Amino acid sequence: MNSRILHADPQLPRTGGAQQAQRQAIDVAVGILIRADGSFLLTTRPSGKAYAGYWEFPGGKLEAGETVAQALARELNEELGLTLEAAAIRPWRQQLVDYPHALVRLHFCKVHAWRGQPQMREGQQHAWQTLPVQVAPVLPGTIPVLQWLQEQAREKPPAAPPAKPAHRSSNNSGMR
Ligand SMILES: Nc1nc2c([nH]c(=O)n2[C@H]2C[C@H](O)[C@@H](COP(=O)(O)OP(=O)(O)OP(=O)(O)O)O2)c(=O)[nH]1
Repeated sequence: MNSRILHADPQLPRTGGAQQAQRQAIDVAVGILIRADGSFLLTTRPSGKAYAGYWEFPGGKLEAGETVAQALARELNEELGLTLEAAAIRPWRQQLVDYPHALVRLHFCKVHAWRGQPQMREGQQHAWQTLPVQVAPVLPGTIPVLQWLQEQAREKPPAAPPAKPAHRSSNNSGMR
């Protein structure tokens, strides 16, 4: 868990005034959907929401009584029409972000398997991206994730393609 708070747009007033430094964090479940080729899904925030048009990973706030995995499965179904199994949701990292509109605790989860094709049910844009991402602007609370993914890629480069099979003489073919 990253215990440091990220202060987004610190020059802007916080909702409710300065005493809101004590405000309660809102838990948010966020999915990093990763395809077999390593690309991951980013979507834009719908109009009418804070930071509309900024790119983020899909997800949303936990409802009362929900776990992070339950909230993520619900949000990705509502927003994108995808079906996620709990076993495919891998909690990864957390980040606390102090936005002008809210204090949020982001629960980032990696997801490598789902059913369905993403449908943008809230009029969002979407893009499958690799690093460095080609979309902008990226939501402040999402930028650290791109850095973490970059660090991981440096530590653990993608596996090399399999070596070409050694030449076999024809009289070996079919033998086990
Ligand atoms: N989904 C998502 N939210 C993020 C990311 N990074 C980040 O700072 N956030 C913040 C933005 C918002 O303050 C909060 C998500 O709240 P939201 O309002 O979009 O959630 P929601 O879909 O449940 O919205 P609603 O019920 O208010 O309509 O988390 C990210 O990568 N994905």
